[in-house]
Amino acid sequence: MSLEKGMLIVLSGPSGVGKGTVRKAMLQDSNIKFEYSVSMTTRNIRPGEKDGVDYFFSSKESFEAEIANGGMLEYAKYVDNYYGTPLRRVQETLANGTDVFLEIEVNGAMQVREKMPDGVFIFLTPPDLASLRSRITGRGSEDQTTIDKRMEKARQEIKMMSNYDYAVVNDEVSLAVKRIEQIIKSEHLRVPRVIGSYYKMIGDK
Ligand SMILES: Nc1nc2c(ncn2[C@@H]2O[C@H](COP(=O)(O)OP(=O)(O)O)[C@@H](O)[C@H]2O)c(=O)[nH]1
Ligand SMILES: Nc1ncnc2c1ncn2[C@@H]1O[C@H](COP(=O)(O)OP(=O)(O)O)[C@@H](O)[C@H]1O
Repeated sequence: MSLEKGMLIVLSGPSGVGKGTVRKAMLQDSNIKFEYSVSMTTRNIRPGEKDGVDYFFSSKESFEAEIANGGMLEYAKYVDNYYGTPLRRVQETLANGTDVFLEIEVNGAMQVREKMPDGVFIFLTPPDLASLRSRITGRGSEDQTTIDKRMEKARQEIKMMSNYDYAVVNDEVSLAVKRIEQIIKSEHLRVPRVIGSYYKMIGDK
């Protein structure tokens, strides 16, 4: 493992918890530098979204062809649509020494953990389920049936929190941003996990 390599940061959390909001706020903060990995999806484009910026919007056929070609680091089906991380860009950016930020759901995150265990895995959680529902409803991008499906999915996802290195509460956006920035900074300073037994000795003293 080259020391110059960038760090992989994976952020998951239920739909509507504020992942996109927090990530965009972090990108505007000049103290922290990373590249956001633009995912590919088969879901419909929402008003205000841009192809190639928010997602690469694709047909089911092209998405499945990309999977077959080995072009995906991970992918998952989420509420009737495919979502996945194009592999090549992630590899190139990390090799250049830039941190890469993935914003993906839990099944995909666990696939990444298998392949890239040195990544930092963060789960963004709402303070409670009522705030989650009101954030999804307030965004106004989904109908009632989809909101109900996403709330059910959220309950399952929250159970997966313990598989992450960190859980960050998004009560206030500015606080969640600070917490994640703190994690990234301390992970950059961390003793490499490859010398595991030595690392444990320090913790035990
Ligand atoms: N596994 C995986 N999940 C993704 C990817 N991109 C986005 N997602 C997740 O798919 C879920 C639905 O995303 P989206 O339809 O944009 O809804 P939103 O997160 O509520 O705005 C969210 O949990 C995203 O984090 C990806 O490349 N891979
Ligand atoms: N800490 C917060 N407090 C209140 N509302 C929030 C907070 N974080 C995000 N939101 C709002 O919740 C909605 C969903 O946020 P979004 O970033 O789209 O979530 P996600 O990307 O996780 O699906 C948006 O309308 C956003 O403005």
